[in-house]
Amino acid sequence: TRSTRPQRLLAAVQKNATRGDPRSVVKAIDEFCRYTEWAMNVGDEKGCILDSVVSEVNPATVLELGTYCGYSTVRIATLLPPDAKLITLEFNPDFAVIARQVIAWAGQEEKVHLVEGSSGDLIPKMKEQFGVKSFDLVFLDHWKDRYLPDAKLMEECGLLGKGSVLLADNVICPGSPDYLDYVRNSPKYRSQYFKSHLEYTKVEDGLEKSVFLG
Ligand SMILES: CCCNc1ncnc2c1ncn2[C@@H]1O[C@H](/C=C/CNC(=O)c2cc(-c3ccc(F)cc3)cc(O)c2O)[C@@H](O)[C@H]1O
Ligand SMILES: [Mg+2]
Repeated sequence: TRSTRPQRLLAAVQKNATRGDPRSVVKAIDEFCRYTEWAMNVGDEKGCILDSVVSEVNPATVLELGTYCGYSTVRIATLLPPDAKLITLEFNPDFAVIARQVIAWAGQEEKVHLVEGSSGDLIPKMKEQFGVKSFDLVFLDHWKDRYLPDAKLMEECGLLGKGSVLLADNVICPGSPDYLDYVRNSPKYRSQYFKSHLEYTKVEDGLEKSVFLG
């Protein structure tokens, strides 16, 4: 039967990227998605904004919601110090299988803990099961209608501390209006919009960076 898009993306990585070289993995995915087959990775333009926020926060613990093929997982992991931890949640087992191989090809397995399951089930288990006190950085890139409930769930579970940063992809396209309204108007956050474009296109999109004020 016909291969899936994530399988074709992984094949492009294994064909065009150097094993153990994360930048070549990122480049191979971006070239595949720009010239062969679009896929919903944060991409190169928004990826540079992601990189700058990761570097600025210099997080010890990161949570990513929605691994997909592991593109942003690799971008983030590459910027983390060796003792930092990146937990990424993915509930589609077929995507998780691909992401594990992309992360391995990039040589980032040590820093990445890919957990299969839904954020709604796993977020409440972060403290007890993964020994997480709080997340320094959360990258939201899963179903757009889950950004708000999951942000509130992380607050309720005490997973956000003073200064914790939420960085959300796609706040314009496809958009997450209820989340945007919440973080921009809640006294608990200081929010900032980084204007960019939908990955590999000229369509407007952007990232919203929201600092939890405690
Ligand atoms: C109820 C489940 C919520 N909790 C969840 N927990 C764990 N993983 C979850 C997840 N939701 C979704 N996922 C996973 O995240 C990924 C989903 C991402 C959704 N992203 C998008 O829809 C998206 C869509 C676009 C897009 C933009 C324009 C367009 F024309 C078409 C698509 C661009 C993007 O950058 C996107 O991120 C998948 O791997 C999915 O299996
Ligand atoms: Mg996205």
